[in-house]
Amino acid sequence: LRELRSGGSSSSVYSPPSSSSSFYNATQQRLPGAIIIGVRKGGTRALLEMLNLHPDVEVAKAEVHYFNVEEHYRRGLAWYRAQMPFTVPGQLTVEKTPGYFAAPQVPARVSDMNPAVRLLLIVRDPAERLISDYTQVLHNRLTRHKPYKPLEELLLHKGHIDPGYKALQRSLYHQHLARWLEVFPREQIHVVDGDALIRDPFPELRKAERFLDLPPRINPSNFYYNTTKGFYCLLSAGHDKCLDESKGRPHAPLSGQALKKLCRYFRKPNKLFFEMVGRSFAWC
Ligand SMILES: Nc1ncnc2c1ncn2[C@@H]1O[C@H](COP(=O)(O)OS(=O)(=O)O)[C@@H](OP(=O)(O)O)[C@H]1O
Repeated sequence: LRELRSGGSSSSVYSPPSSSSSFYNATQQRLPGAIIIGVRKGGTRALLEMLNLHPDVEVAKAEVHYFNVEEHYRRGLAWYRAQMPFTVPGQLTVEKTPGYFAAPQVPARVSDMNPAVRLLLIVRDPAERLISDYTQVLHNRLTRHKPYKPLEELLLHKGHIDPGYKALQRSLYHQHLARWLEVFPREQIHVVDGDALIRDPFPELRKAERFLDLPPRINPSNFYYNTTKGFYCLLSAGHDKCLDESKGRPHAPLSGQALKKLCRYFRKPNKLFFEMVGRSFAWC
C-alpha cells in the first residue's frame, strides 16, 4: 500500500540538510500515487484543496500538465517528480491536471508511469461544464482585450448544436472515459460528483478518502458555507481559505431555448456514461 501511495520514490532529486533525523532523511519528492485527471471545470481545484486537508496527503500546488504537453513529457519522469511536493514515507502525493482526461495520449502514458496509480475523475452536469468552460475562455480573452463570440454563436450552427465545438466535445464524458477504460480497470477510477461537492463537500471527501485507503481525517468542521462567495470554503488549523475568484464566477448567458437543445443533445452521451460508471446523475 505504501508503495502504491507513494508511487515510487526519488533517490537523487533532494539532498536533505545534514541532520541525523530519519524523518528528514526520508523527506523526498515522490511521483503521485493519485491523480485528479479531470474534468476541466468540474471542481478539480476544490477537490485537490479539500484532499489536501488530510494530514497524509500532499499536493502539487500548480497544474503539472506532464502527460498532455509534449514539451513537458519529453523532459521525463525526473522532471515530473521535481514538480511534486516533499513528502515523508506513507504520505500520498496528489496532482491535478484537468487537461489529462480528454487528451488521447494520456492514459497509456500514465499507466507507463505506474499502472497501479489511483485516478480521480470529478464530473459535473455537462451543460453547466460547457458554459463554465466558455465563461473561462471568454474571461481570458477579455483580460487580453481580445473579442470573443457569444456562446450561442459557437454552440449553434443553423439552429442546431454544432458537434465541432471543442467545449461541447470536452463534455462528452463517455468518449474520453472509454479511452481510460482501455488501459485502467474501472475500480481504479473513482468518480466524484462535482455538483454534490458544491452542495455539500464532506460526503464526497469521505468517499474519496475511502477510495484512497486513507484513514478518515477530514471532518464536516473543515468546511463552512461562505454566504458572500456562495460556496463552501475550507477551515484547517484556524486558517480559513476560499478558492479564488476564478472559481464560482457568474456564467455567461445562454437562452432557455439553446440550453434545451444542449440538454437534449447530451441525453444519449450521458446515458452511455452512466452505463460505463454504473451510476446515474441528475443532469439536465
Ligand atoms: N468550494 C468551491 N468553491 C469554488 N468553486 C467550487 C467549489 N466547489 C466546486 N467548485 C466549482 O469548481 C469549478 C471550477 O472547476 P475546476 O477547478 O475544475 O476548473 S479548472 O478546470 O481547473 O479551470 C467552479 O466552476 P464555475 O462555478 O463555473 O466557476 C465551481 O463551480
